[in-house]
Amino acid sequence: MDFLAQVKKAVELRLATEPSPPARSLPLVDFSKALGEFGIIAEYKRASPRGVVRLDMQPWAYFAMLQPYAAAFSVLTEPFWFLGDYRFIPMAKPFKPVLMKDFVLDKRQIEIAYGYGADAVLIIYRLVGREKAMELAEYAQRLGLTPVVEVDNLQDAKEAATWGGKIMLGINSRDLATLEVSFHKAIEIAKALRGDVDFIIESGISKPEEVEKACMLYAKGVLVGTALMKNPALIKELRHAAESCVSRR
Ligand SMILES: O=C(O)c1ccccc1NCC(=O)[C@H](O)[C@H](O)COP(=O)(O)O
Repeated sequence: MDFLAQVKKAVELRLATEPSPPARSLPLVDFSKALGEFGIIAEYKRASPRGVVRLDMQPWAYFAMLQPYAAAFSVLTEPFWFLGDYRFIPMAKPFKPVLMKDFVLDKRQIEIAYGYGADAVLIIYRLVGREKAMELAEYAQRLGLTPVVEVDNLQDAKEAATWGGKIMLGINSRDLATLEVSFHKAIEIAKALRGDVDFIIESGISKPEEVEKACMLYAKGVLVGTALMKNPALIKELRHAAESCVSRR
């Protein structure tokens, strides 16, 4: 069974036991505006299907350290493969706007993102398909959340770019079927999209020159997880590259 098929089965079981989300108590922030001209989204990522990323980094310490340089935070809430938790959303929220990253199959998960205080929610095109992705994105927008529609190939990217509304594309360097990472692939998709839709580039980013490349293609930002979890101080170099690019483009 491929990874996404395993995920679907796991999420369906998880949803069957999921308690109702709390009533939202945190302000709702425009996630796209929070990125400014180009922002770095720092992801709190304790583990992945490839293994542990870092367990000795406390969430509040990570958010406090990166707050001066990151435009927003992404938090993984999937509890098995990523050791995520919904409670990371309200922990991050006092510092910056928050994108909830999980494997969203159902509207209830968007309500969970809303209830815990997220400002944006990930919708994975390849996981749910075109119709469901559109339905989930529209529901997220109705709740005031920014849907970040994640795509990992040009065909899906071009199709999702035609949807209109306040969606943002997340071009994933990581192929969700093979888990292989190709920043070059993501850059090629970004070149094909320019001007059609707001987009960020995600995954496999660890160098200032990668930030520069994404920024010069007029991405709204980049999302970085592993590299920042392992070396939070890297954020200063990445932020410098972002500021330098914006001043020149
Ligand atoms: O991180 C993985 O290995 C992974 C595998 C399968 C599905 C999703 C996966 N990651 C989720 C993410 O959204 C990434 O954590 C995020 O894009 C940051 O990636 P990175 O900077 O490469 O840690």
